[in-house]
Amino acid sequence: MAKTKNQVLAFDFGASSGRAIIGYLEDDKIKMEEVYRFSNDPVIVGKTMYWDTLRQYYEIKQGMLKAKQKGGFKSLGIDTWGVDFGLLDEHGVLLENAVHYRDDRTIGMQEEAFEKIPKEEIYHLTGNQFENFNTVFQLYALVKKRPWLLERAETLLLTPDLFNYFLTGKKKAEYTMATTTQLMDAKKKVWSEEILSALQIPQHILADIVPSGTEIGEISDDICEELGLEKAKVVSVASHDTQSAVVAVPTQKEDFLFISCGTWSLFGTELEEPIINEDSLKYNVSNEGGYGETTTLLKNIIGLWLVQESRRQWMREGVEYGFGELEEMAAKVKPFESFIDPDAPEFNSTGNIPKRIQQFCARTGQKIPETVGDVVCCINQSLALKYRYTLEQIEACTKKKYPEIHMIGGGIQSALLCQMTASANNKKVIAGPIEATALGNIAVQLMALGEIENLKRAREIIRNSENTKEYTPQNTKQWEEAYCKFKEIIIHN
Ligand SMILES: C[C@H](O)[C@H](O)[C@@H](O)C(=O)CO
Repeated sequence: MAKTKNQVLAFDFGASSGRAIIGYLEDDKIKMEEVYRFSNDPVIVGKTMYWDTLRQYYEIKQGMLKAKQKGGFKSLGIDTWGVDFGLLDEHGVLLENAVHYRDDRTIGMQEEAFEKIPKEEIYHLTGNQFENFNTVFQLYALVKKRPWLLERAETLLLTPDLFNYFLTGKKKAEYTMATTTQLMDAKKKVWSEEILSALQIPQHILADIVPSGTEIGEISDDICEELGLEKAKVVSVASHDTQSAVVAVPTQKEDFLFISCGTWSLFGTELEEPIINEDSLKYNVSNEGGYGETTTLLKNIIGLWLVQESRRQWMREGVEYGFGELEEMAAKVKPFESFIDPDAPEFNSTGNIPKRIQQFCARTGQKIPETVGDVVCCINQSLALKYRYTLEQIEACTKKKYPEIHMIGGGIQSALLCQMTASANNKKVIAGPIEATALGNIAVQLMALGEIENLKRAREIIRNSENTKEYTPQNTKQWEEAYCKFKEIIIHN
């Protein structure tokens, strides 16, 4: 097969870093090359935690320049974490930097919102899990605390849509990203007037929703001139990073389980229609939109944020550990000594996570993890067991059993976590690809350019393109005992 020249450029923004990756199709494989990597650091001003929005846009321009040096690109696509947004005034000017989803402004907002519209009604309309950081509660915090900002706002654009606007001048809301807001009617696939009016959130600021894979426009003449670029398309990929990763699950099966493993762990399955019922509400399971208007039934689990933030704490204390080093130290200690609920509220915000883990263990009458290895082992085994806990909830909602788990994303570089996940869930784990999100971003662009027919074909090509590693369950009897202890802690915490 002739070498195609349809090179595309993917920007994948994670909560702690971002990458620019060029990709193209060759001999039935997607070939990728990372051309630029940059950190993505929140900035605290006063009591507010902001994203450095203009810096993030600067990094996009740097990435485009790097890609130009590598032969240029026919189109680009941007994916980011969910829920966060920028507000534009009537002149299309950004009113302020986007606020970070870990900012405290949403604390207590759920309870206040439920006085205006019942929790059950919000869930039955959106099918989204309840999390403080959901866009609906960020906006309700503005309604309550900074109404003047909303009055000045003409348009709200979620993070990838904001950058697409900066590049093309077009204001659109990509479907998968819109479904992270808890403002969208999951069945009608439109903004929910019921929720918006109940919470006095102005509907006019929300942009029109477009399907993933939509060509938003072309990079503006000004930017092409500024950077010396050829014209290129801007494609609204499955711009919620989790959904780009799900595109890249290397399976041909209809029913499959995945864990997208990074700062967050997103554990779920792909469906044709949302599951919104008493069970899914009870378990606070989320229905998020996927590529091709599929539904991804998933739960957020605080993932390797616990290791990332602990590592930052140890750096503040003067010792910089590599992730590989932390893994080795954790693998050397005696397992099953202590467990945490990774999603306990005290682990959500930045700060001294190792100390909070020790306090959690003390409070629950467990052995206190003393060493760095103890802490990282406690985190990994607790994550693996929280995956098990979540698996049972997903299976209860779908009424299906799954023989294996696909683990994808940067977090699978932790062989310890992958092995513990296989053993704790007593299921085979198929780990890979690592760069699932970027691969999914590139695959959607190649589908938009007509290079790949559909999602099924994209997954087949991705399976040909990337190696996976399998982990089989070990010591399952010990893990069963550990799971009983873990459930006790969760239930009584
Ligand atoms: C807030 C999280 O970013 C979001 O829920 C999650 O889905 C995500 O986007 C992880 O990157």
